[in-house]
Amino acid sequence: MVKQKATNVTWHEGDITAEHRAKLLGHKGATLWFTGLSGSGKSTVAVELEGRLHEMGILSYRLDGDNVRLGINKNLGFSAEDRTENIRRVGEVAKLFADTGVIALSSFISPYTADRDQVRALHDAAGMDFIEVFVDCSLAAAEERDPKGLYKKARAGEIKNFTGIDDPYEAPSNPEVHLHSDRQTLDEEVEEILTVLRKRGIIPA
Ligand SMILES: Nc1ncnc2c1ncn2[C@@H]1O[C@H](COP(=O)(O)OS(=O)(=O)O)[C@@H](OP(=O)(O)O)[C@H]1O
Ligand SMILES: Nc1ncnc2c1ncn2[C@@H]1O[C@H](COP(=O)(O)OP(=O)(O)O)[C@@H](O)[C@H]1O
Repeated sequence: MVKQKATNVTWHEGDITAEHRAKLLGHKGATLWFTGLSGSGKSTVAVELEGRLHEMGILSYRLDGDNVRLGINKNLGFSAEDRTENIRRVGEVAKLFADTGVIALSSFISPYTADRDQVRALHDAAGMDFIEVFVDCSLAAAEERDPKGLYKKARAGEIKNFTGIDDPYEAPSNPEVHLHSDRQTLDEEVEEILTVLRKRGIIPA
């Protein structure tokens, strides 16, 4: 848990609330948190879902591990501490998007349960929807796909602390959505998520 450093700071309340913004947009904001091994399909599912939501007139925005690490988090690596800080910052950013009324599609390995739970708690405290989507895929299948050739490098010892090889991945125990990307189709995965969004009243039925 990061300690509050600055003192004498107070939250400044505005007049326009998340409800006002939801009315303006015609749907609520939320954070969808995709977690899973590298190559499990987090980004692929998020991109497909983003397209479907766009067609439906629903505003979403993707936050993706690689992209964020080229920008706001360019000073972070892959130590346990840096991964925790990565997820903490991205959790705060996702919450800002969700509060704006956007559906934040956050795709990060986020290997530690405690870090994901912190982001969940952040949303819960603000009464905001947090939907954990476990993109479950066997290591063998992810390694077989190896879309960026990273597993090959990790096996060759060219990348250290690679998740699933020589760094841990703690699977979610009770995710809102549990996909099996090594035996479901992309369409099935997207439909499963859309169903949950409809059931929760985040997007129109
Ligand atoms: N050591 C190591 N372990 C895991 N992943 C690595 C590593 N080095 C580089 N990469 C690339 O970085 C992407 C993962 O970044 P994340 O921000 O999602 O990681 S984390 O949530 O902080 O654990 C990950 O992207 P995805 O494959 O999309 O998951 C990799 O492309
Ligand atoms: N059912 C599926 N769901 C998601 N991705 C799949 C599926 N079947 C095959 N794939 C492939 O697996 C790879 C997943 O890569 P990517 O989305 O970059 O994973 P991640 O973001 O988790 O690292 C892509 O090449 C994608 O086409």
